[in-house]
Order: sequence, then C-alpha cells, then structure tokens
Amino acid sequence: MKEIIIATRNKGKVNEFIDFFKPYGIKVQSLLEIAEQLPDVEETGDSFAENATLKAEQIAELLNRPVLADDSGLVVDALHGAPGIYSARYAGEEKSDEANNQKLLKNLQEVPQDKRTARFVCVLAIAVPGEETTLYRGVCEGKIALNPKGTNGFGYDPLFIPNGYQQTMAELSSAEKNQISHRSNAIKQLKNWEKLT
Ligand SMILES: O=P(O)(O)OP(=O)(O)OP(=O)(O)OC[C@H]1O[C@@H](n2cnc3c(O)ncnc32)[C@H](O)[C@@H]1O
Ligand SMILES: [Mg+2]
Repeated sequence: MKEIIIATRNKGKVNEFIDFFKPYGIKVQSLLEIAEQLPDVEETGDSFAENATLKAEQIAELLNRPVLADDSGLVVDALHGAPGIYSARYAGEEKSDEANNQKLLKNLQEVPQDKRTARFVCVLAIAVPGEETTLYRGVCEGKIALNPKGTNGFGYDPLFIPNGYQQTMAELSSAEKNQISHRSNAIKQLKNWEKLT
C-alpha cells in the first residue's frame, strides 16, 4: 500500500488527512506512529509558510524521504491577526484547545457580532530531499461565535462559523468540514502529491 508521511503530532489534522487520501488507497502515517522519539520541530518562523517549510524539511531530512507538513491557524481581524501562527499555544505551551477557546472568547468579549470576522488558514509544504520545497495555501472565511458549540473536529472548530452557515465547524460532520475547510482548500491544489508516496 502506498504511504504518505505527515510531519504532525496533531490527531485532528491526521484524521482529516486520512479521510482525504483514503479514496486514493493511500495510507497516512504521522509522527504519532512512526517517530515518537523524534524531538519536536521548533516553529521559529514568522509565517505559516515558514513554519510549514521547517516542519516538512526537518522531518524529510531525518527520515530521508518525502514528507508533507501542515501549518495552520485562526486569524481574527478584531485581534489584528491573532492568534495566527501562535494558534496552537495561544493560552500556553500545554496546547489546550479548551483554554485557547476560552482565551479567544475573553479577548473578543467587547466585540459585536458583525466585527468578529476571521479566517482559518492552512499552508501545506511538500519537502522532497534534494528538491525545492513546494507550498500550497488554503483559506476558509467565517466569524467567531459568541459561545462554543459542537463536539466534532478540533482546535477552534466550536467557535468558528464558516460563511454561509449557521452552525459552527464543530457542529458540521467531518464530511461537511472537509468540503469547505482551509485544509481541504489547500489539499485540492496539491498537484504533485504522488511524489509523497
Ligand atoms: O505542528 P503540528 O504538530 O502539526 O500540530 P499543531 O497542533 O501544533 O499545529 P500548528 O502548529 O499548525 O497549529 C495549528 C493550530 O491552529 C488551530 N487549527 C488549525 N486547523 C484547525 C482546524 O481545522 N480546526 C480548528 N482549529 C484549527 C488549532 O488550534 C491548531 O492547534
Ligand atoms: Mg505546531
């Protein structure tokens, strides 16, 4: 069976990649299964693109094989783009989704509904040893809810209402999320993913 390695330890992302590649008969492996002992790649870049590149290139070099990485996050207009590239650790290094959502709601307490516009951004990097890394960017526009709702997905999904919807991303099924998400919009642009297998 063909196999793709994704340089991530985020189970929510991994589940979405499994769904995307299943129809092609491709197995998805992440650092959770194959490289538990590897140190975390430090996300020292100042953009999604830089961090996706760091993760893909460092793991590709360590494993000496092609690797896909995903750097993503939530960009909130009323917070001048925060949490942005710091989305995973917005409320601290322990990376708690619950704490991140509470902090976001608190920081938007005074912000009325029509000013709560935001977008999810995902940058994918394909690193192949000896080749130039390629990048793909996907976006999903929406707004931040007044209260968390729903239990599907991960991260900020309970607070994110995609444009054209009344429900949060966490109230949508995974199939519905995967049609409109930033991650799916980036994946749909991958023309050279067969290089990864
Ligand atoms: O770096 P890796 O190991 O891939 O895992 P991570 O969780 O640290 O991933 P990022 O550095 O890319 O940070 C992304 C954060 O943005 C948020 N996020 C990204 N995609 C999301 C999605 O589809 N739904 C909800 N929140 C999302 C969520 O808080 C993630 O932890
Ligand atoms: Mg990370």
